[in-house]
Amino acid sequence: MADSSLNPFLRAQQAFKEAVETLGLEPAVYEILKQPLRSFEVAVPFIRDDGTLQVFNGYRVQHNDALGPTKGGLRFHSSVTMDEVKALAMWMSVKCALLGLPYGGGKGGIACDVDQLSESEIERLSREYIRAVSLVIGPDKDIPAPDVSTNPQIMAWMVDEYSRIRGENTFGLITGKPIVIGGSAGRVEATGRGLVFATKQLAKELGIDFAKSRIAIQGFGNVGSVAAEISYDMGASVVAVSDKDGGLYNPAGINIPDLLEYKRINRRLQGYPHAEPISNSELLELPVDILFPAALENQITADNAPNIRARIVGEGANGPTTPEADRILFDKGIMVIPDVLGNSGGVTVSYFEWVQNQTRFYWSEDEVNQRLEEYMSRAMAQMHTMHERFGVTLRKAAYLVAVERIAQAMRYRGWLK
Ligand SMILES: NC(=O)c1ccc[n+]([C@@H]2O[C@H](COP(=O)([O-])OP(=O)(O)OC[C@H]3O[C@@H](n4cnc5c(N)ncnc54)[C@H](O)[C@@H]3O)[C@@H](O)[C@H]2O)c1
Repeated sequence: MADSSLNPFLRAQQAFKEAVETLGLEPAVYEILKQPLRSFEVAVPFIRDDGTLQVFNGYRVQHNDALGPTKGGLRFHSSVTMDEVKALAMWMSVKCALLGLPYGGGKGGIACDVDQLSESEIERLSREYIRAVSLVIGPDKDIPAPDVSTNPQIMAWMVDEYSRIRGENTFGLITGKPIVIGGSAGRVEATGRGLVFATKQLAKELGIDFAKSRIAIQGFGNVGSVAAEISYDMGASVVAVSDKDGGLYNPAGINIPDLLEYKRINRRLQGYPHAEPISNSELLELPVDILFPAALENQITADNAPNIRARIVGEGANGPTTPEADRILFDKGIMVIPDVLGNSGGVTVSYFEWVQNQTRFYWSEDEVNQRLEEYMSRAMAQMHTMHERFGVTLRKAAYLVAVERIAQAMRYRGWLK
């Protein structure tokens, strides 16, 4: 028998099964959710720079579209498999439903090593992928976005190819585009910003004043540095930050704009004069109110979870807490904002991008941020209510909110009888 702890698809199935059972829903809900409605495997032939033809395997999976068209990123990576894409599409269904977005979950990718391809090869491959899946994607069917090793330039080539096929500009096909061709203000910062908004809401529910809280952040990239800057702007004291080479600690709080300027000039955090060096493992165990793991998976484990002193762990990274550590933190009364909510600011602003494309009316960054806060706070509050109702972790509560919403849509649509 397959080991369900190793296969991401089997793990996703198990999470849906538990949610359906906890909510006491009809078994038909699980029967529909346990596999994607549609899974496409396509051959993507393209011409290499030396004139030879190469064919890669491409995938697009549409898990469930009861709530609306499917949505999810495209990754270019040699490890992409159908099972991985299916699991990621199921995970997107949870994220979209939890956030109250009018979308189901989708995901796609190409099994390839981008480091072996020139820029013009990546462009031809991206265009050929769109040709291969053009019949099954679209602004009202399935809307891709960037993921691992894909970026706004690739989204631009893809939307251009689709627009050529359709004979009309179809910016709503894909999100994460450059701003000049329909991208949204605030998209780049959305994940870090959303993490802070969700955490602020939970802090409020726990009686913690976010503006007076002490925060440690692991990872100072797109997610971590934005979360640091916004937390600082809100008055919180960011006492420690780190990157892959180590961390910085100042119990009196680090001046984040000053540190960002130091990093811009020196291209590293190390050597910053107004904080002490600290290791990544020490950072995780500091006496703080809030800890943001925003770097890698499996950072909080059964080994260090007993020593975590934060009251809230806000997952910016994907999977930073192992299942054993999750249980330890739950028993200690530490609230973990799961990655499905913690890093969902990106897909939420992707939704705003699509709305702006469909209405041809573009919002200011302030409008984007204000709406992002509304969506993140609402989802956080709903998840917290589920956590209290069923006495489960916030991670399980996230699945409960999402599955209840998808089941309701399927019931109204007559899929369950
Ligand atoms: N960027 C997004 O919109 C987004 C969306 C969803 C999820 N995520 C997840 O958030 C995490 C961070 O993404 P990002 O976009 O900020 O990446 P990034 O590459 O911009 O930054 C990663 C940061 O982590 C640091 N890091 C790497 N190894 C480390 C280690 N061993 N210890 C401590 N720090 C280490 C790097 O030095 C860097 O500062 C990833 O798990 C990613 O999957 C990001």
